[in-house]
Amino acid sequence: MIELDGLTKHFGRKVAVDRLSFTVRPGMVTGFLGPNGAGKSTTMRMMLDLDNPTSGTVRIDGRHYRQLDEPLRTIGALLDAKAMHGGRSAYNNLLCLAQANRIPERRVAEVLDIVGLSAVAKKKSKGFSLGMGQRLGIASALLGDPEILMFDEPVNGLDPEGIHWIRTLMKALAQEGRTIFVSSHLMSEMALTADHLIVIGQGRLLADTSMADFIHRNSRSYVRLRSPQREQLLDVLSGAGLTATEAEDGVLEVDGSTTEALGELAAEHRLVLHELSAQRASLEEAFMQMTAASVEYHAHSADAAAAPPPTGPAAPQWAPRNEGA
Ligand SMILES: Nc1ncnc2c1ncn2[C@@H]1O[C@H](COP(=O)(O)OP(=O)(O)OP(=O)(O)O)[C@@H](O)[C@H]1O
Repeated sequence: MIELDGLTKHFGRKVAVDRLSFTVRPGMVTGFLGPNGAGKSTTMRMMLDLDNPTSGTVRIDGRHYRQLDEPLRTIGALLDAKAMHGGRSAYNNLLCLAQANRIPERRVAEVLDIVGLSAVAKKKSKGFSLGMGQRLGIASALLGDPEILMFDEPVNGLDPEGIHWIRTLMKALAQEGRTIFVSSHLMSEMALTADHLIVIGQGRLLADTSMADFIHRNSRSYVRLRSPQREQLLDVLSGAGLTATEAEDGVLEVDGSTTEALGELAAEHRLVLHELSAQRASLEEAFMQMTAASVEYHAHSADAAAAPPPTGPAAPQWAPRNEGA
């Protein structure tokens, strides 16, 4: 278990991490989601005592990282896959780490086997592809057979096979009862991997929720209706016990019905429709809306058009902040 309490990091006047408090629990994959620059890596670095917090604390199984007798046996991490010594073989990179941490040499071959690098164990790691480098980084995280594992953007730049492999591994490790904490800036990736979700923006906690709850709240289905007889249509809808919310340009959005039922209702009352379409708000949209105010660098053209407006009736709802849940 990892517990953060009021964790804060300032770089000069920049507040990178702002009073973060949450708990990462065992037996599940916890996704750590936030746009670029949200403070994910800085938070993870403080969890591993690689950066000093300005204030607040991190506890790993109730203790500060520095109080752990053999840290690699408690918590393993993949922060930067390029951190390996390129001139050494994969085997020797891991062996050095094992020796420095009193881990038996046989574990090196074991973890190379787990990550599928046994065949290239004697090859220098500087010749490794991005995917092989990620696998080697994961092997080093697994070396001490720790109960807690942290991965910072592990699927970045990987091909679909590599992404699938990492997802499957993380889920299997969680099923063994381990605490798995993984960062990403992609909601779609988290939806496939994480059981629990921590969302941050500009260093602040925006959501702490189960993935199932997030999906339930944000996968809103509704029907969009546009009619030149908008007022009559509103009356007909209300007569049928349906509530319509008004979106942009006179568009009406109706929850709890179908295109078929609404098309027939309009025809019955001889109302003209210019649009009748089924809609589903995507999780990615929900995430973008949640973090819209905290994105550091906005693109102006295509991205701005893709991002939904931050407020308005069309806005999908997100799970409320639910600390300590
Ligand atoms: N050593 C540093 N000195 C000054 N500012 C820093 C330093 N490290 C991080 N920052 C700033 O702190 C903020 C948080 O950065 P961080 O790398 O933790 O975000 P992130 O969520 O991991 O982003 P990304 O997804 O882009 O990796 C950013 O604005 C970044 O520019």
